Amino acid sequence: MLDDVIASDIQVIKSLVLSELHSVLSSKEFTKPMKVVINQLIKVSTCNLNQHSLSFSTNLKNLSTAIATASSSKSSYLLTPELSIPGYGCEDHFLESDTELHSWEVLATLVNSHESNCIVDVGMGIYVNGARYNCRVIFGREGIVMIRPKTSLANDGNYREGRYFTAFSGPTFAYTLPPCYTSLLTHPQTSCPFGLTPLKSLDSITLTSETCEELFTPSSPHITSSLSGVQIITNGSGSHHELRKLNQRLELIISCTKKCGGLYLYSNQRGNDGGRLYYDGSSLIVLNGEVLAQASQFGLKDVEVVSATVDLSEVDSYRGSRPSFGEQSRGNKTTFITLNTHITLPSTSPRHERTVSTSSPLKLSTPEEECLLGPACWMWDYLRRSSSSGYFLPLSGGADSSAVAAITYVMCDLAYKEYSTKTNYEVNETVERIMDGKVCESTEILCGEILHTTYMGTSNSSIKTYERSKNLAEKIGSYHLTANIDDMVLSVLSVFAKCTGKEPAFTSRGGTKREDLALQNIQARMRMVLAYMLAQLLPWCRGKSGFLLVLGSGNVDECLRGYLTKYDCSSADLNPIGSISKVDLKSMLKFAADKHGLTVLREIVEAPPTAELRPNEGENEHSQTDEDDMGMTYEELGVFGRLRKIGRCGPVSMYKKLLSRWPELSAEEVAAKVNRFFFYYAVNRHKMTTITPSYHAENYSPDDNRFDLRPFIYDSSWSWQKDALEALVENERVGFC
Ligand SMILES: Nc1ncnc2c1ncn2[C@@H]1O[C@H](COP(=O)(O)OP(=O)(O)OC[C@H]2O[C@@H]([n+]3cccc(C(=O)O)c3)[C@H](O)[C@@H]2O)[C@@H](O)[C@H]1O
Ligand SMILES: Nc1ncnc2c1ncn2[C@@H]1O[C@H](COP(=O)(O)OP(=O)(O)OP(=O)(O)O)[C@@H](O)[C@H]1O
Ligand SMILES: NC(=O)CC[C@H](N)C(=O)O
Repeated sequence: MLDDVIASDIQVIKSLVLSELHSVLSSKEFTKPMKVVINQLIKVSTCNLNQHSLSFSTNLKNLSTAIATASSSKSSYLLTPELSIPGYGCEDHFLESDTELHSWEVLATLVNSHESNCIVDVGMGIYVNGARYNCRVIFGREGIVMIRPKTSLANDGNYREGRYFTAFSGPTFAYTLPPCYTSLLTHPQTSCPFGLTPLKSLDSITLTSETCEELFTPSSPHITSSLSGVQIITNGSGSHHELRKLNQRLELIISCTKKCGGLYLYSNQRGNDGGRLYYDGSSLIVLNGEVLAQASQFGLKDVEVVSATVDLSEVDSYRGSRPSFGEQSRGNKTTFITLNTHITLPSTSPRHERTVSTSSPLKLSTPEEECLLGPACWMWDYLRRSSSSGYFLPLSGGADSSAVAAITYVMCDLAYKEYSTKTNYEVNETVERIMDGKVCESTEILCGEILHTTYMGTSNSSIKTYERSKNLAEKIGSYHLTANIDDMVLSVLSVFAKCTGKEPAFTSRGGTKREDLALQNIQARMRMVLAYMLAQLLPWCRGKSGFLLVLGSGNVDECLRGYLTKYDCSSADLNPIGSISKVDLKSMLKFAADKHGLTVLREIVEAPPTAELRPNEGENEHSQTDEDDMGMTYEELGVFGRLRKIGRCGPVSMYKKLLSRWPELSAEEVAAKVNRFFFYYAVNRHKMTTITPSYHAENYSPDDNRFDLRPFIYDSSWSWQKDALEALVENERVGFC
C-alpha cells in the first residue's frame, strides 16, 4: 500500500518535472533567438475581507466582490486572507466535515463563475489521506492550479491551529479532487498538484505561498524560495489586532523583502468573525522592502482591495546587485509547477496601466487610535451580526464606563460617515434598521438610537459623578436616564433581615469588614439586575422593536487583581475594554476628548477612580478610592500583569525583575508587593471563569476562557514560593545575590 503511494508520488513528481521540461523545451526562448525582456510588468492585488465564520453566503459575496474588483482593474493575481472561504475563526467547526463540504461548494461557485485572467488565491481546510491541512487554493479560469498546505501552524496565545490541522511536510503529489466539488464543476477537473512546489507562469514569472505563521518562524519558506529565485511570495493571513503589534507584523514583511528581495503580497482578514478577536486587515504589497500599497487597519468596509503595478525585473536586479545573496543562492535547484497562463501586463495595454506603483511610507495608528477604533469596529460587527437594536451601558461617570461610551460614540461616528457616502450597502442596511424610519443626520442622532445609558445612583453616590455621566451622555447624544437604586438595595436588605434577623452595617457605622463588603456588593449587583431589565425593555418604552446588548466596562487590571464584584455590572453581554489597561484607557480618553471635542472626558480622566459604595466622608470627590481599596496602584498592576503573562513570571522571578526595576524600594517592600499581588490574584482567579467576553487587545489579558489558561483554585498561601522570596530578601539584606 505504502509502496503504491510512494510509486504514485514518484510518478507524479516525474510527470511534474517532465511537464516543466516540456514547457522549457517548447518555450519561445529556447526555440527562437533570445528576446531580451527588459520589463516584466505585472499588476497584483490583495485585500482585507470581513469574513464571518461559517457564514458561507457572506464569505462568498465578499470573495466575489473582491474578485470582480481585481478583475476589472486588470489584476493578474488576487490574494485573499487565510481560510477565507469558511472564515478564520471557525475553531472546532474545522473538525466538522460540513465545514469542508460547504467550502468546496463555495469554491466550485467561484471557479465556475470565474471569467477573467486573474489568478485567485483563497483559503480553506482540506482533509487528505488521514490529515486535515490549512490550505491555499490557487485557481484560474481553467480550474485549480494547485493546493498549497501550511507547514507551520499557529499555536500560541489565542491560536489553536494544531487542534484542527496538521502541519504539512512531504513531496508534492497529485491530489484527486473530491466528488462534492467535481460534481459541481462546469469545466471538468479531477486532480491537481498538492504540495509546496512553487509555480511558474508561461512568461516565467515565479510565485509561491507562505501562510501567516510561516512568516513568523525562524526558517520561513520565503528564505529558500527567494534563494531559489522565486519572485513573488504571497501570504494569506488571519492575524488579530493587539495594541502596538501591527508594526511588528508589517516590519517583518518589509525586512524579509529587504533581505531577500522579492514582491510580497500580504492579505489579512478584517473584522470580528464571531469571537473575541478583531482581525485588523492592513493588507500590504511590498517590493524589495518598499511599501507599494496598504489597505486600512480599521474600518467598516467588508471588502477593501488594493493593487500595485510592479516591474518584476526589479526583483532580479535587486538580488543580482548583492553578491552575498548570489553566493547563498548558488546551487539551489527548484522544480516549478507550470502555471498555464501569462500573467504579465501585455505591452499592448494602455500606457497608464503600465505605470509602475511608487513607494509610500507605512501607515500605523497610535495606541490611542487603536484603543478607540479596534473595539469600535468590533462592536459594529457584533451589533449587526447579533441583530440587536443597540447597546445599553450603565454609565457611572467614571473612567471605565465613560471609555466604553466614547468607543460606542466613535463606532456611531464611523457608521454615520460610511452611511453618508451611500455606497456601503451593509452599513446602510444596519443604520436603516436601527433608525426604524427616522432620518439619520448626524453621529449624535445615530448614537441616540443605538446607545442607551443610565446613571444608577445610591445615597453613596456623589453629585460629581452624576453630573459627569449626564454631561457625557448629552455630548454624545445617548438616550440617557437617571435612576436611584436605593429602594432596590433596601428591599434586599429587608428580605435579608427578615430571614436572618440580622442587619449588616458599614465599618464607619460599627460593622465588620465582612458586613461592609457585603453592603457594597449588593449595590453593585442590583445595578446589574436593573441593567438587564432596561436593556430588555427600553426599546419597548421607546416604541421600538428589538432588544439591547448590555455593555460591560471592567478593565484588565481590575480583573487581574479581582477588584470587582462577581455578577455586578462587570457581568454583561460584551466588554469592549476588558483587556485594555487603565493607563492606556486614560490616554485614550484624553485623545478622544481632543479629537471628538468631548471635553468632559478630560475631567473624568483627572478624577480619582472611585466605586462610591461606602458612605461618603469626602467633601467634594468621594473618599473611597480604588487604589487605596486595592492596596496597589493601577500602574503597579500594569507592571505585575505584564510580568506575569508576557514575562511568564512566578513570584520569585517577578521579585527579581522588580528589584532592579524599582530601585527606590527596599527588598522587603518589593517582596511585600509581589506577595500581595499573588495573594489577590489567587483568591480572585475564579472571577475570570465567568467574566464577560471582551475584545482581546492586550497580551497580558487574564481571560481564562480562551487566552490565559490557568487553574482557578489556588493555594493562596503560596507558602513554598513565599519562603523562597523570604530567603532572597534575607540574602539581599546580608549582601548576597
Ligand atoms: N475559589 C472560589 N471559587 C469560586 N467562587 C468563589 C471562590 N472564592 C469565592 N467565591 C465566590 O465569590 C464570592 C466573592 O466574590 P464577590 O462577591 O465578588 O466579593 P469579594 O471579592 O469578596 O468583594 C468584592 C471585591 O471587589 C471590590 N469592589 C467592590 C465594589 C466595587 C469595586 C469596583 O470595581 O469599583 C470593587 C471590593 O473591594 C472587593 O475587593 C464569594 O461569596 C463566593 O460566592
Ligand atoms: N452610579 C452608577 N451608575 C451606573 N453604573 C454604575 C454606577 N456605578 C458603577 N456602575 C457600573 O458598574 C461598573 C463597575 O463599577 P465600579 O465602581 O467598579 O467602576 P469602575 O470599574 O471603576 O468603572 P467606572 O470607571 O466606570 O466607574 C461601572 O463600570 C459601571 O458600568
Ligand atoms: N494565523 C496565524 O498563523 C497567526 C500567526 C501570528 N502569530 C499572528 O499573530 O499573526
